[in-house]
Amino acid sequence: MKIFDIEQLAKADKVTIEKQEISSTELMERAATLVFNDIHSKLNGAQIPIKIFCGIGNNGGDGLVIGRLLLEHGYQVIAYVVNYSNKRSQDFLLNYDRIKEVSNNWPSSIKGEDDFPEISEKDFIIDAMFGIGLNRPLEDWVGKLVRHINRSKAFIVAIDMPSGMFADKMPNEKRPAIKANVTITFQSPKLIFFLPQAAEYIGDLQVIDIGLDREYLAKTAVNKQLINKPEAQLLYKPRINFAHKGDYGHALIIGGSYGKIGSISLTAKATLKTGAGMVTIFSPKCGYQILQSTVPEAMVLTDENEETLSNIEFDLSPDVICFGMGAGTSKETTAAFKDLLINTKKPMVIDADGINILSKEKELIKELPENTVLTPHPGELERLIGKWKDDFDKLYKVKKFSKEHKLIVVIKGAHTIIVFNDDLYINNTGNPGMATAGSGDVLSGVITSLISQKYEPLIAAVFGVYLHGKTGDILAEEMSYEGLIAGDIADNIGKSFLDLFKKEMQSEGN
Ligand SMILES: NC(=O)C1=CN([C@@H]2O[C@H](COP(=O)(O)OP(=O)(O)OC[C@H]3O[C@@H](n4cnc5c(N)ncnc54)[C@H](OP(=O)(O)O)[C@@H]3O)[C@@H](O)[C@H]2O)[C@@H](O)CC1
Ligand SMILES: Nc1ncnc2c1ncn2[C@@H]1O[C@H](COP(=O)(O)OP(=O)(O)O)[C@@H](O)[C@H]1O
Ligand SMILES: [K+]
Repeated sequence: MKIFDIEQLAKADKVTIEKQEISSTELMERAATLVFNDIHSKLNGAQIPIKIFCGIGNNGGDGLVIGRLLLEHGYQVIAYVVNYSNKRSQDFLLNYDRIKEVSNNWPSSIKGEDDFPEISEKDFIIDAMFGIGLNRPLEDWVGKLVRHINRSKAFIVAIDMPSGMFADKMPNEKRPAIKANVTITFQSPKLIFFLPQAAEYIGDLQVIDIGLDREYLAKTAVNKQLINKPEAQLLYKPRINFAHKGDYGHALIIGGSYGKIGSISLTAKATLKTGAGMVTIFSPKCGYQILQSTVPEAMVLTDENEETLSNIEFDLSPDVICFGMGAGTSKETTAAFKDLLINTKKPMVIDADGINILSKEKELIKELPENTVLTPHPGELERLIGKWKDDFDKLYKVKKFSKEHKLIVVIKGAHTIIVFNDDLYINNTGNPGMATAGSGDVLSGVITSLISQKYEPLIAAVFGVYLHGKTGDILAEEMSYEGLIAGDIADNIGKSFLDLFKKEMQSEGN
């Protein structure tokens, strides 16, 4: 799914109005009716107090339409108009008149702190103060209203965007925004919804297709994509009936140290389970027996050193090398990694201590082959690129790093983001059950395996992150978030392949 900028969305509204020959009022009615339907289906007529906070632009107009429809269906609604400016939009004014036709209670006006209503935690709040039109800081009293609503602990549904949130700046103490339980957004999610620092403001995200012009949406180029099943299906390469193991490549997994052999065992298992033709593991000597018994399908080569890697020599020609899991960052291991980089130009995936070594020895970064995939978690990323001011600054720095070094960076997290040059691929699978030791090691195996099977490294990263998260989602339903461990993900990657083309009973939500 494309992620559009707000300028592109505003343009899409305009184009839709022209091409579908509808008025902006009708488009608003369509969008707000879809939101109403959603809320109505969940509340199911429940007589809970609903308070709608409307701005004076089109987001406020949406709020008034939703309010009118709720009143018409017998709900208890109080609408407030937050008078933060004198410039009312036409569709706001029109819907202001319409809501008066169905209620004797005129929306009451909030002009300052004295007008703030009491909000109980049993209230149901609809936040329609600002949408994508917010373009400057909130006035002091409006910020106080936002905090007042947040403090109430009431259930909050934000329309299009949580009010106070800019599409390109993180909210914070000084820049307050509504902390919604649910955000119902129109047509396209906004990038900020997927960044960790915005999570507490967005709550559960719902994207509603309001029927904006298909042609405009299809033709408009974006550099941000949300990866769901439809996108992942397009990446899959079917297997050939007459294939032999050589067709699916030979992956070399290098890492491990005394006490951390489990990490490469997980990576190797995941590499095999994702479909690589052959896997060889290179580990310190102490890993030999463990690896031969935990992953008998893999071949094992060992370093002359017992406990850490010191000299990585092998007499084979792998299609891809994955380095770093559990390797440590000792002097000998760093020297061995350096030699490996200088002597091979195979496609590479670098994880964990591989990234930590690069962070300490920055000059090694230039030795990485083009399109190498790095898979840092936030701590590893910070060591690699330095601190960031906020998540937008993080993306800016990672894009710069990717362009400068021609590398693919997989920023792991709840929504893992794959960065290549200026392009972002945001993953929409995975769950908190995957916050468990070793699940990152499994991910490196999945990506390595796909590269071994001749997927382009960027595709391997995007598709691999999707499959890894999807496996976690399937397993969480079977065994709970708590019961899920990394080995389960490695063992069951096949389920995410099966799921790719399984017919859904209902279309997939977001
Ligand atoms: N277009 C369509 O057909 C559809 C649109 N839809 C809905 O419209 C929403 C966008 O509506 P919108 O453009 O009217 O902006 P909105 O977010 O309501 O803000 C209102 C105005 O406030 C102003 N302002 C900004 N910052 C401010 C501040 N700090 N303090 C005070 N004032 C401030 C600024 O005006 P300015 O004063 O800068 O001229 C701004 O325009 C969108 O999110 C969706 O919900 C849907 O119905 C689908 C169909
Ligand atoms: N809350 C979450 N939602 C989705 N995915 C998650 C979540 N928490 C962790 N993950 C995924 O699990 C993996 C954890 O990797 P990492 O932190 O490197 O773990 P480890 O070092 O223990 O292997 C990443 O792929 C990450 O995206
Ligand atoms: K809003």
